[in-house]
Amino acid sequence: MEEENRDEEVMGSSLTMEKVAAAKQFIENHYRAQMKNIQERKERRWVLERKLASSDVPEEEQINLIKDLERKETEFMRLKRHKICVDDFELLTIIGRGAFGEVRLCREKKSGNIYAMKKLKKSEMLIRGQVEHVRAERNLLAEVASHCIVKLYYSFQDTEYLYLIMEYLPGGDMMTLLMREDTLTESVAKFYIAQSVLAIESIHKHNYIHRDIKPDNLLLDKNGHMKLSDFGLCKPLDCRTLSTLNENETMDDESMREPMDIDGCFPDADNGRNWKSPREQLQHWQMNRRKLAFSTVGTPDYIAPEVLLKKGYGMECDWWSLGAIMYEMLVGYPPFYSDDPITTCRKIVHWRNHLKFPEDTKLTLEAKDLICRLLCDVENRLGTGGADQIKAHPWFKDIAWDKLYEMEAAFKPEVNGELDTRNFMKFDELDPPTPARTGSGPSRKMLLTPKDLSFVGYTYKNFDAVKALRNPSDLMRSTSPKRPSIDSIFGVSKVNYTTKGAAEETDVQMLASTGDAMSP
Ligand SMILES: Nc1ncnc2c1ncn2[C@@H]1O[C@H](COP(=O)(O)OP(=O)(O)OP(=O)(O)O)[C@@H](O)[C@H]1O
Repeated sequence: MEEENRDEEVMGSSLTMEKVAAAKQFIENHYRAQMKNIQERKERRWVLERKLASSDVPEEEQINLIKDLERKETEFMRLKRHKICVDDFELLTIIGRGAFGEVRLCREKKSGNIYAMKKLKKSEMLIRGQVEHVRAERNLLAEVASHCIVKLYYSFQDTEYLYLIMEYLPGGDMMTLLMREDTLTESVAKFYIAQSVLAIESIHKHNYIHRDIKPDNLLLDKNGHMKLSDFGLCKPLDCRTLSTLNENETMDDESMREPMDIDGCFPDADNGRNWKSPREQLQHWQMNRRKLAFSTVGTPDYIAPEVLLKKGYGMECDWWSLGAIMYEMLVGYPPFYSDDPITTCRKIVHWRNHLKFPEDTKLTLEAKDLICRLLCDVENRLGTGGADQIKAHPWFKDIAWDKLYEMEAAFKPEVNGELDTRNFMKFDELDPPTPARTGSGPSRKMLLTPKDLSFVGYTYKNFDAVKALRNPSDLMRSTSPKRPSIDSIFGVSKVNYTTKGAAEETDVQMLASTGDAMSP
């Protein structure tokens, strides 16, 4: 009994210590961010004044433009002070469901802007040890401002869920496109693979590794251009099972070695006893694909061997995934597909014995070569020395890399209005749309629990979300019809409101929201 009391005391005091540490961190970050805000605001004004001074804009207009800037700054401050919560959004159609939650279309009540809301259950994230991954996703989205990466507007949390408010990409995902098309021609595949190269390059430049690049995470905007999403929520397969399988692999490999050379058939989960022709393999893959996508383990088909083996891996693993996607685009199913995910993993780990091209698939030598240069050992893998190695591959010889996002897309999705969800599967509502759990009401006054502490630092607001601003360059557009815009003076936006800056500032915001929860 005494011992139990002592244990409770110890637990209580460590919780108090955690709370004290969080409060200290909150105060420090708050003041640091305030200083930074003031400095950045000054810098923006200084940049604008300098540009105007060296332009021929009449003095009166200059004064008005500076006033415009100050007005936007005030709006931004207001947005930052507002504690955003799920109540600020009208919840519309569900467009995706993953292992940790769902994605749905939503409308911001105040601005009418349409976004995609990804909602993740905190308890699931904790149980599956995904807290760090979800933080990585939020950080990456906030930090990397690139047209190849889905844009994050806000992230926030309530007692049960984490929320990401992202731009809505109405063209659907690559998984759906591939299921509809079976295979793509080389020129269509080249367009998407080239855009993926740019997207992967842009995250690598910020020192992030995706590790889970797959067609489900390649989304299409209304023009058919591709963007990468879903960062950090990787779902590694249980590798304990895999290591048991490794012990028997010599024997298994022997039985799996010869198949393709015979008549273009593939062995399956039972290691050779169940043969499938490429056509059957395709049908089988399509039947299982959605089930795999929505399962909690996900599909391992695109994961690099070094990731599966937990050997230690680097950015090269994303180039492997790209190779597997390219194979699927051109052949119809991924290179190591099998009925059972563990067999797929084994095939990936022993890729040398299992990477085959069906005889009836007519691929150019360049395409085959690129796939083989991506699906190989890390030491020989193209991209290990940077994305330029891949860009220089002969398969891409006719690609104008710097024009890729300006050219017409390979497919233009059918999209009718901003609420159109025709390019997504239909999902049933499992629970009625959740009522708000923060923003107001008693739950906001709850004591901080260890669960909340795990997610301190999640809240984020992007400057682009400032009311009525859909495009960052709008900042530089005049609100008066008669007044010239800064854009029209300089051609492009010159005032620098980096998303990165906003992300750092709003780290304080997320602490502030936890701070509220901490107050008695
Ligand atoms: N910004 C977006 N715009 C449009 N659709 C989206 C957006 N984000 C996600 N989706 C849709 O929702 C699906 C699931 O999204 P996502 O992969 O991010 O969720 P998840 O819960 O992390 O899933 P996973 O199990 O793959 O980790 C995507 O495949 C896509 O169809």
